Amino acid sequence: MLQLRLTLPRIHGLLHRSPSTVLNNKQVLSLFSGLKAQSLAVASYGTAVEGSQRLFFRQLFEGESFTYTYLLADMAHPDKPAVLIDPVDQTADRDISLIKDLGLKLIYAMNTHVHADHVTGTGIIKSKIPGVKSVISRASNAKTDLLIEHGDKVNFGGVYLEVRATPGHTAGCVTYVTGSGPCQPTPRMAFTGDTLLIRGCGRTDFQGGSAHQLYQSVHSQIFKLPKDTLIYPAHDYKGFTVSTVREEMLYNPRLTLDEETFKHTMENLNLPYPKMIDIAGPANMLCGIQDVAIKAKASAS
Ligand SMILES: N[C@@H](CCC(=O)N[C@@H](CSS)C(=O)NCC(=O)O)C(=O)O
Repeated sequence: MLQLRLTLPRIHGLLHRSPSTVLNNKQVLSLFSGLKAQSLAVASYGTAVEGSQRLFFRQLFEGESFTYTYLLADMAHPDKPAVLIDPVDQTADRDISLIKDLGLKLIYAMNTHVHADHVTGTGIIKSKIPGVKSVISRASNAKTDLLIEHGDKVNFGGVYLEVRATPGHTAGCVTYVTGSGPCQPTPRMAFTGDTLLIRGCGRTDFQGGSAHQLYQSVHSQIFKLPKDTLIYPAHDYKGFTVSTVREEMLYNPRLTLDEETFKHTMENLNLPYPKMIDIAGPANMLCGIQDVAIKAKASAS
């Protein structure tokens, strides 16, 4: 959008000269080739976030587990370093080809928590893109390349994600929030995993879940962010794609309740266990390390 806004005044200026002004062929060609180049720049940089021209951002979807994966990259850095949040094994190859098409250098495959409904894509990605490190919180007790904690910063080029501990859906849940300050995208973006969903929240009935913790996490760590912060959850079951802190503070049917009513609501959701839990739980405790271990074992024998 920003690119086009820069272009339109130029077109306007050229087209609204005095009536006697006639554009020659060269001027017309330059006008439209400039427009084409700038439109392509927008397209290849993905969804433009206002004031965030250096940030590439793409929301990706996996339809069986209704999971969102997020790809972010610093396009202003010569290497185009990138991170992928909550990849799914089923769509790992899709994500890898996108990363290759765009010439990005993936450095981190990150998880917001140990997922129970799908196997993380970090194992496949690590085996197909050398040098990528898997990332998860220390509090999740999972094995990974890089353990992160509340307050850590995950840098990719000149952009960073701030780690906020948001336990409640699982004990190790974190929310990754884009940084604040010069060169960081505005508005901020919060990748909330299953802690805060759009008009909902993660269940709290297994994996060390706690309705009290989830309520406190959302109110103290997410609702304290600037109101225009964009909320990008790990799942949506209704077709929503994005929300804001302001919207969820006003309209989230669970998190607008007082804590006691919230706890009662969460105790009575009566949701069936995720179909994949027995496979996904143990696999995700290895956070992608298992593929590397299997490969090492295979090449040794
Ligand atoms: N039916 C799905 C699992 C649906 C589910 O339980 N979703 C979780 C997040 S994935 S563990 C959740 O917290 N849902 C909250 C809600 O209110 O729906 C399956 O079998 O995989």
